[in-house]
Amino acid sequence: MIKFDKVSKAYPDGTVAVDKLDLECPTGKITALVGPSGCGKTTSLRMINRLIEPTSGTISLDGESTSGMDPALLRRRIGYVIQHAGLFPHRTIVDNIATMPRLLGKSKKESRSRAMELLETVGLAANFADRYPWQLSGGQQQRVGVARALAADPSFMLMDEPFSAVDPVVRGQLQDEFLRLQQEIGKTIIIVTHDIDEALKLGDQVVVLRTGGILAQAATPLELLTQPADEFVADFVGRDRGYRSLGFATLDGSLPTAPEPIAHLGDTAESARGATSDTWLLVVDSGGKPLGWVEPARLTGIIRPDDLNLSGTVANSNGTMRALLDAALSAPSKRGVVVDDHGELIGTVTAHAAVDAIEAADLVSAGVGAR
Ligand SMILES: Nc1ncnc2c1ncn2[C@@H]1O[C@H](COP(=O)(O)OP(=O)(O)OP(=O)(O)O)[C@@H](O)[C@H]1O
Repeated sequence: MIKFDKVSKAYPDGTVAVDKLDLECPTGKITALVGPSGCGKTTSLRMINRLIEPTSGTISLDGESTSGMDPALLRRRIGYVIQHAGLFPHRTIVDNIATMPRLLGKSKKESRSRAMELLETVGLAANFADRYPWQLSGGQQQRVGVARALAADPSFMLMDEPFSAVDPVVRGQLQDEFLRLQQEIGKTIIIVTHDIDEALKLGDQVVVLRTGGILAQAATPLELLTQPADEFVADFVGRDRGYRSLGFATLDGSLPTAPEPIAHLGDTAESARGATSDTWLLVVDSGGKPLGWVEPARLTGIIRPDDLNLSGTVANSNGTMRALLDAALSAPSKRGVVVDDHGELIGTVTAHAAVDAIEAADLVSAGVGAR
């Protein structure tokens, strides 16, 4: 655990960047630090690895105060990833990643083989190893930055706006990969971001700071959306809070799914018309996976792929309430398709039934993170 105990930082010019911060960042979890520009996020992060010294208060790692530790040794226990990756421009990718193992006295061969493993871990092909940073895209450089931070197998990782220098699509991919990676590595991570959606997506715990480095609220994403501590947090979390909170509430399996008539590609128009009295009929493949909807009345021959209406999204029965509602609203039949973990059809749910399930779940008083 990383713990802040009444930690303050006043810069020599008198700016109070962080003010008596009390915070616990749990072991093996991601804490996302978020807040408006200049609220002290970076200062808070850099006090952990002592790139900035606190003016007062104590920061401890697993119960041990950092103030008595040798800063160089402390930094070896903590991976650090910054915006734009901060790679050494004149070193190859593999040498960049191997920096820490080399510093720790590992042989060149051992360090290289560890670096090659990590390259794969972060989703880069082996042929990137001997390239230089300028030969990589921004997103690829960020991956290398993460690999480099992981090279010494630190228990703690500090990440300062690690995904903000890339376009939104790549950012989304990097975030997804990062969450997958964290499932495997289970590090204690603090990530700084100014983007509340990124904080809500990545954080097990989201910490909102206000200007002057004052803690506004530390909570799970669902709590933050359903129970903002005050107007500042409510404004910062933003619009559509109620709807967005559904993205953090999982379905409990007791969904009121109704059985849905089905057809298959190649079925005749007559059999399709006989299968349902409704305007829309769901088509599944031979494994029971939904493919799309057809209108039996408009079929002229057998059901072909071109006949399928693909507008409906599909909700997993273990997915989120947001996905369920979206499935219901996006289906042309207005019946949301629900599948199991293998993607096979369980049944359908109307928007009405989805809202009933949401109301029954009582998100506000549940108030616990779904992840
Ligand atoms: N070396 C310094 N000397 C004086 N003031 C500083 C120094 N570094 C930062 N500050 C001030 O401390 C406050 C907090 O800065 P910090 O960089 O921690 O904020 P931040 O939340 O990370 O901001 P951003 O999101 O814009 O990166 C700001 O008012 C900033 O101007």
